[in-house]
Amino acid sequence: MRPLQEVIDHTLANIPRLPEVQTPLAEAAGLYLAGSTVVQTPVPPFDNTAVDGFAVNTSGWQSDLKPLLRVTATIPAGVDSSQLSIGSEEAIRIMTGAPIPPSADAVVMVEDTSTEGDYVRILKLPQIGDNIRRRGSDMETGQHVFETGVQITPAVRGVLASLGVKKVTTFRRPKIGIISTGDELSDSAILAPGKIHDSNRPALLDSVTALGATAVDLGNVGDDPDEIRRAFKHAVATCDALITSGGVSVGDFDYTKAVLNELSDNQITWFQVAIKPAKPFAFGAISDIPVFGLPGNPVSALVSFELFVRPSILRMQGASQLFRPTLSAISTAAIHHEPDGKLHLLRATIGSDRNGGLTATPQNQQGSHMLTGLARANGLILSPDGARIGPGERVDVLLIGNLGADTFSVPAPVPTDK
Ligand SMILES: Nc1nc2c(c(=O)[nH]1)N[C@H]1C(S)=C(S)[C@@H](COP(=O)(O)OP(=O)(O)OC[C@H]3O[C@@H](n4cnc5c(N)ncnc54)[C@H](O)[C@@H]3O)O[C@H]1N2
Ligand code: MOO
Repeated sequence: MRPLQEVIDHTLANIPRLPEVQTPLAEAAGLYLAGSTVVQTPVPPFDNTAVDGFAVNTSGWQSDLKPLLRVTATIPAGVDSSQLSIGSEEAIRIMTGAPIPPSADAVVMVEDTSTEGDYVRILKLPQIGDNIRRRGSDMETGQHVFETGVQITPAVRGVLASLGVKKVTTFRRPKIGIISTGDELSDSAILAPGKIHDSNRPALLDSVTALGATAVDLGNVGDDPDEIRRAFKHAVATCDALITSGGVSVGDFDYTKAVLNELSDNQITWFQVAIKPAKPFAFGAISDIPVFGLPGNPVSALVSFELFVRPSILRMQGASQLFRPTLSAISTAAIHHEPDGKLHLLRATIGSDRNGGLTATPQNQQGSHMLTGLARANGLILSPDGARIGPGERVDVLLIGNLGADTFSVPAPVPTDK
């Protein structure tokens, strides 16, 4: 058996990044930037007001008086105010986001004024610059905002849109083909005796989609070498990588192995990884297209995806961060397993305790055919070989899902003595 780290390293060392392409921003969701984003025009593009209120020119005001100013104009958002001027006894009504006229040096919010006919009384004297959002205060010309490997999340896309970017240089979105193998698999609603529903393919398709790659459903193939050969050849001719599940162990009808060896000129490595689940794993390339042979057991297939395929697809996409975080948590239960030379990855629920620490509660269903245990888990406890861990002891966990909460708790305000 090979250590987990060694197999991850071997796999990633053989994954090339896909080429750079120009992508319309509207089609770039989930892709990764190639090259840094340099600001061409400042954001905000002009000084503007953060509040609805009155633009004023405080030069010459006396600090002990509440000035009464004549209102000379109104500036809505979206207009050019560069030709307007304000004397120190004047005010201009202005709406949030509207450009500040040149001679204004502060904006007083409506709530701090009272209107008296064509005049406005300033009830609270502003400091110079109050409520003015300066040109370039978010992003200045020449600034590097994002570097290579940053994913285009909704907020990143928002930033790029605010810079007026219409096209971005990204790494190409990979097409990942997914094939299930095994005569027992069925796609029909009613199962014939001995058949089971295919769960790996749907779960793997969604796992790929969640990474921002394009998942290509290449169906099930039976335990027939010709059928397998045809399906694999088609996959490597049309996709950037192939994921198979099943047939990587030692069964009598595991033709997957024979066909992968043949098509790859024996360039596939058949790993026995020192982990449980997901011990068998095959990796190599056919015609330079990476091929991942995942084990058939449903939990094993998804854990294997998590450990080996996920970082590989992220690398193909040019992501700078390939891995999930490993965190320290307090186990809520005893964890005992006999020495077998393997790191055990226990499906667990990771939560937070009242002190802000993390807890890890192992699921009851730990069999590699028990997908419910994984479906309910958001973490994998990395339990060392032969572990004897008591409740309340620390464990390392790989966070594979979200940390959720039923309620949102707002911190109490800090008491002030007045
Ligand atoms: N003699 C040995 N037998 C097994 C060993 C071993 O070391 N020696 N390893 C076991 C482990 S661990 C795993 S994991 C599995 C891996 O087997 P394969 O990758 O060859 O997969 P299959 O035999 O085709 O299937 C295993 C299991 O999973 C079910 N399966 C397969 N594909 C799907 C699918 N798409 N959807 C749902 N379920 C699927 C299949 O019906 C089997 O029950 O080998 C052990 N055996
Ligand atoms: O390693 Mo298998 O992947 O335990 O079920």
